[in-house]
Amino acid sequence: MTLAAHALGWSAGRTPIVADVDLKIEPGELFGLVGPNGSGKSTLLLLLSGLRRPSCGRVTVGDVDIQKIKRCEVARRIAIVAQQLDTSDRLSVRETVELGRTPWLGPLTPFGAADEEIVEKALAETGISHLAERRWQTLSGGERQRAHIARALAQKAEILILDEPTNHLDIHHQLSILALVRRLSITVVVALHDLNQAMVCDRLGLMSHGRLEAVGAPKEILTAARIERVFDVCSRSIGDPANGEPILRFVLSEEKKPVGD
Ligand SMILES: Nc1ncnc2c1ncn2[C@@H]1O[C@H](COP(=O)(O)OP(=O)(O)OP(=O)(O)O)[C@@H](O)[C@H]1O
Repeated sequence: MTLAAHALGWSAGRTPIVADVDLKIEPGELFGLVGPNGSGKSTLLLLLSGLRRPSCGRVTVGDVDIQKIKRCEVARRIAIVAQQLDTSDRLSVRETVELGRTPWLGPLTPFGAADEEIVEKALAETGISHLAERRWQTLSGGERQRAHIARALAQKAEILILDEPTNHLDIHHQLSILALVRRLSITVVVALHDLNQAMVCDRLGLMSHGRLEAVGAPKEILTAARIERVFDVCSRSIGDPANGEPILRFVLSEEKKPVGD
């Protein structure tokens, strides 16, 4: 299912935070969003998920305006792991992940064996089956992050939106969450700070000052000139001796300048 933004914008009062975003994300695509702190990535993801109403423009899922679809219907199509999510401290991890099934349940379709199986799979895929009975308040930051991702997976939506899913995670869990995201055959939109990790995406969108500055294949987007302009760092692409894959190395721009400049 195609997710698209049309002249999309959101302002806080009179301050534009996201402006003029036109974007079409294809079914099954892994689309990465990169950009400096405060460039509008989280705001754009909230707009794309339908959780935030645009100040101008619109978001469509398939051909339908997301604001015209019932909240429960949107939740069947789009799952989001936003930043700063709240979860009741009284819930166990399993109960939290079970919440992902809510959009699919109703008086005639109560939680059943198939839902249980989906929840078990989501717990296993995120490596937290052993934490299933633990209370939320006893979890570490990284364990909470993985439980949020498990809840979103259990939602079985066609589009998964993840805002910095690897923050809080150790390197093993960062790589396993990225590998999991890569394996999923659904559409994934993911904001990432690590530009090397972003290289695995099918396409990248680069945000700068609330605008989508460029969209394209990672190697086309993450050029040294663009990285310096947008992130104010110098970068160099070196080949991995094992397979020749590009690896980006960074230094602060001022450290490259001759002393006294
Ligand atoms: N409700 C709001 N009211 C005022 N300003 C806001 C609001 N929400 C976001 N902003 C501002 O909009 C800008 C973009 O915020 P956003 O969280 O979308 O950026 P981001 O690219 O996700 O940043 P980060 O990489 O730090 O997570 C920031 O300067 C932020 O302070």
